[in-house]
Amino acid sequence: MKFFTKDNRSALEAKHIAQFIAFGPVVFQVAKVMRDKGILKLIEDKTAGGGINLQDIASQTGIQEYGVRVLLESSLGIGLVVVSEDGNYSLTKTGYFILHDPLTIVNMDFIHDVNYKGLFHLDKAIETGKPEGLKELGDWPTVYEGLSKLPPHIQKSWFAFDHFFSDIAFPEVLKNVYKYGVKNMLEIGGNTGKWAVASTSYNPDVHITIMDLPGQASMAEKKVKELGLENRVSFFPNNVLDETKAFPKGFDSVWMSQFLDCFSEAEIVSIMKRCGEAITDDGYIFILEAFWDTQRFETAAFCLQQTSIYFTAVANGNSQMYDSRVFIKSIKEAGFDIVEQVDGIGLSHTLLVCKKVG
Ligand SMILES: C[S@@+](CC[C@H](N)C(=O)[O-])C[C@H]1O[C@@H](n2cnc3c(N)ncnc32)[C@H](O)[C@@H]1O
Repeated sequence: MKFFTKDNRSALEAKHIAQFIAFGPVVFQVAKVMRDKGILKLIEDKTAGGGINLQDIASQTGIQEYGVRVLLESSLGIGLVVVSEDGNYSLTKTGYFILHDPLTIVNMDFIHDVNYKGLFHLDKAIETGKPEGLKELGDWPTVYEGLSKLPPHIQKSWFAFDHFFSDIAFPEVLKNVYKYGVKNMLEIGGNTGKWAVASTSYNPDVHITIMDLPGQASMAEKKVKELGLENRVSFFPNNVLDETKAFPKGFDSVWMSQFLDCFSEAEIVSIMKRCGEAITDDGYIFILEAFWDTQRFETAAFCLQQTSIYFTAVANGNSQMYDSRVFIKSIKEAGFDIVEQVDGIGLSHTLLVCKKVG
């Protein structure tokens, strides 16, 4: 393991980070308000010219001086801005990332809109193994039943977060998948149909059957119809947690992207076994996942480790962004060998190519 094996921090650094944790929600909300109220942007625009003072920020944003003052002072401690002797504020590199970095923006919006209130129930979720925080969004057994019904701004943040990672990975991974010559693919967790659409334009011969919950399947079906791809993409609405409903059969491959992380280890074994029945004996299962232990950068591992808590508190109560060793154990338990593993796809993904044992 590249990271997380040694405690390299001095006592002073450790105490500082402990305060970041203790004041975590304050730090988060201040950074978000500084971004959303346009204060960071205004300071950025004035930074090259030597910065901008509190009164000018207040008058140019229309926010009362008291509000600007507490936000600015908090932001100094957080490290979003610095101040000169004569009281002019300039943007720091951290402030720049809060304002412009796409990864930071999707993470911040996802945590705020989808998770912030639900996280308050994490302790209960850990006790019960249920997504106790989901009630803050709606009354569903898992977030996935509610996806198509979420309030628009929350749905937007959920999809932006989900698609941010797969949109970067898909163009890169198409060649790794279709070099295996597969033509009749079952895609489980097809969501809004992005993989199916990308596949049909990459490979003129492939037919995709999307299996997803009815709400998502109908969203994807609408998109596929708009694009005139009805002959290339079919649908099989299904809840894979209902073990009484068999998967359709006769495929040469199954594709699952950012899907199996929505399930517990026992559920992964059960889904994989049914995938095995859906494909021919020499068929392939392609799995695209982000594992925290295979990351090149510690920050990427950190993001995945923290994303796990969304699954615990809000999504379903029993899944996570996995350690690849835990995940691969379940794949093998279901009766598969990994015939190829490609790390470093897109921002953080690994492709696992699996075949039935023997
Ligand atoms: C995290 S999204 C991944 C979407 C897409 N494959 C991607 O890579 O961007 C997980 C998908 O799995 C679907 N899903 C979750 N639980 C499911 C279940 N029990 N049965 C069928 N689909 C499910 C969700 O509706 C969602 O479309």
